[in-house]
Amino acid sequence: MKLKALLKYLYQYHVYGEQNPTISSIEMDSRKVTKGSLFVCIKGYTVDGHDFALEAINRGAAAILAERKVHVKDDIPVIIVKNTKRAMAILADAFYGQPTHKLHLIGVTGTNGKTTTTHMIEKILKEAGKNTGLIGTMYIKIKEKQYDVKNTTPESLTLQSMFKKMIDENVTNAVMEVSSHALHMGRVHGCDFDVAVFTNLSQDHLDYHHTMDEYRNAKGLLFAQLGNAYHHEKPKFAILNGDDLASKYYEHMTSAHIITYGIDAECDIMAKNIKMSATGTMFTLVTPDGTYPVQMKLVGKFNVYNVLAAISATLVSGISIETILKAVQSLEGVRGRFELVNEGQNFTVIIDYAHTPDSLENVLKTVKQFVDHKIFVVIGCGGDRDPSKRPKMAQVAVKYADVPIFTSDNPRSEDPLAILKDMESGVEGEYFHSIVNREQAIYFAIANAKKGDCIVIAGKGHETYQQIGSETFEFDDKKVAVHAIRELRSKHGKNQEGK
Ligand SMILES: CC(=O)N[C@H]1[C@@H](OP(=O)(O)OP(=O)(O)OC[C@H]2O[C@@H](n3ccc(=O)[nH]c3=O)[C@H](O)[C@@H]2O)O[C@H](CO)[C@@H](O)[C@@H]1O[C@H](C)C(=O)N[C@@H](C)C(=O)N[C@H](CCC(=O)O)C(=O)O
Ligand SMILES: Nc1ncnc2c1ncn2[C@@H]1O[C@H](COP(=O)(O)OP(=O)(O)OP(=O)(O)O)[C@@H](O)[C@H]1O
Ligand SMILES: N[C@H](CCC[C@H](N)C(=O)O)C(=O)O
Ligand SMILES: [Mg+2]
Repeated sequence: MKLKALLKYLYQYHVYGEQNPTISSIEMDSRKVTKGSLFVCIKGYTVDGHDFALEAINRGAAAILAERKVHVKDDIPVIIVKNTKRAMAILADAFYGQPTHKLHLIGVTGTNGKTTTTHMIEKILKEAGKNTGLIGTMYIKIKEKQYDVKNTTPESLTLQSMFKKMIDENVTNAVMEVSSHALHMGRVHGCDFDVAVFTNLSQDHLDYHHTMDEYRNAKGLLFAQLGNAYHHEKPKFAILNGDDLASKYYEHMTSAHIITYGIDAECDIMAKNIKMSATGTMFTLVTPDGTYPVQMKLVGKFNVYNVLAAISATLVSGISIETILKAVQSLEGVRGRFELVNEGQNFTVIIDYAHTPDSLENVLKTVKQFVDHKIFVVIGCGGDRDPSKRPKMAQVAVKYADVPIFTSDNPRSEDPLAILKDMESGVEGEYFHSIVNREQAIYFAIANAKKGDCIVIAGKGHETYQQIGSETFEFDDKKVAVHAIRELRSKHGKNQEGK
């Protein structure tokens, strides 16, 4: 695509330089620039991309997009805009041929349950025979092929290029997690969402959003961005959790059709007569078109909410209720979400990604419903993340677990002992253990669990690494738990039936 053709998509800009090169790619990282790239200078949180303009030119960049004049050689065009991130999203959408206009796109936002709900939606769409794409915390998936990701919602460049790839591979339906960071930073500008889903709102990310109001408003952008015009061929839907107060606010933010789901409040789509056991959940699904019995293997009230959200989103996407119910019946859990570790031991071990006070409470409450013996929880809090959630997570752990064990999550640039102190400050005078080394904390729990007890290892779920300082080590809660069970069994004969 020629530079001048691309620039037609921008509104206010100034160009220095006369050339009109063919743009072969758009890059925001100088290290990825190749011959003919348009390099976008982004002022980041750690470094300023403007400082890499010359490096980009040396690697063959054909043009530079910047917020201020940068020193470049020859007469390489430099385009100046007010906000390069915003302009990049517009250009990425244009460069890749506006792929989301050709896809049915469902976006899921909310503090907890995004990964779980998007996987449920993907499963239902597959059951309906659709070619699917999925973008989220664990990976980007195009049909069956997975690609690694750094963020839950990637930058606009990655996003739009992956949507283009989906189109090239005949994907018709895509579902993605939309984080509050992404909404606030404009990573999803240019995405033409058809359905926007809200799971729930509780405390997280206050390091970034400062207040709960700001955090709630950031999520609201997804609903505000649904478009203001009604097209009967491409209707837009907001799927809102009627049991969460924030939904009232989102109702006002969107002009899309609103479908509510819930358990307690009167909603369009409801779950009634919920019956839970340790091995599954049954309920009556109430929809405007009829009631249906539902049976699923997943446990926990929170998963009823997730499945109601998934059912609502796929119903408005034109999937038949029969197909939806068939898919729901065979839903398996997502890796690292309430995942059981079964090595034949005589106590239960659950790996879970709960890393907020609310999700930890949900998981521990669910466990408490089914476990008569002691509950252990191994929990840490991430470094360089909202410090005010640390004492609250510790309080939840102490409230629900008989043996709370505080440890490290991903300390990142922070002192692991200082993070533990923040947690401990919420539960002074209470009973708990603090073991800074996560492996030792897991071993301690497994060494002390008795027949019938339950250990919840929370916070890292599917993660296979631990980031301490600037180093990233291999670390997988599940593998560590399996090792511990096997090692303690071979050493002491522990964990066998009766011991
Ligand atoms: C605070 C934040 O969001 N940071 C994001 C940001 O990084 P940054 O601002 O530090 O970037 P930077 O390193 O300063 O670089 C600035 C620019 O210089 C460029 N550069 C840099 C070095 C170089 O040699 N050449 C070069 O061109 C970079 O490519 C970039 O364009 O831009 C990066 C690239 O897109 C993101 O990966 C990164 O997310 C980091 C990893 C992060 O932790 N983000 C979290 C807070 C986040 O976004 N989380 C949400 C929600 C999670 C959830 O609840 O599910 C998410 O969506 O993941
Ligand atoms: N609807 C829900 N309400 C509250 N807690 C939930 C809900 N669904 C899942 N959880 C809990 O939150 C954890 C994370 O779930 P999930 O990965 O689906 O959320 P997420 O919103 O994608 O998180 P992230 O912000 O990290 O992307 C789960 O392991 C579970 O403990
Ligand atoms: N998406 C969340 C994940 C937190 C997971 C936890 N293990 C941590 O590293 O803090 C975040 O980036 O805040
Ligand atoms: Mg997620």
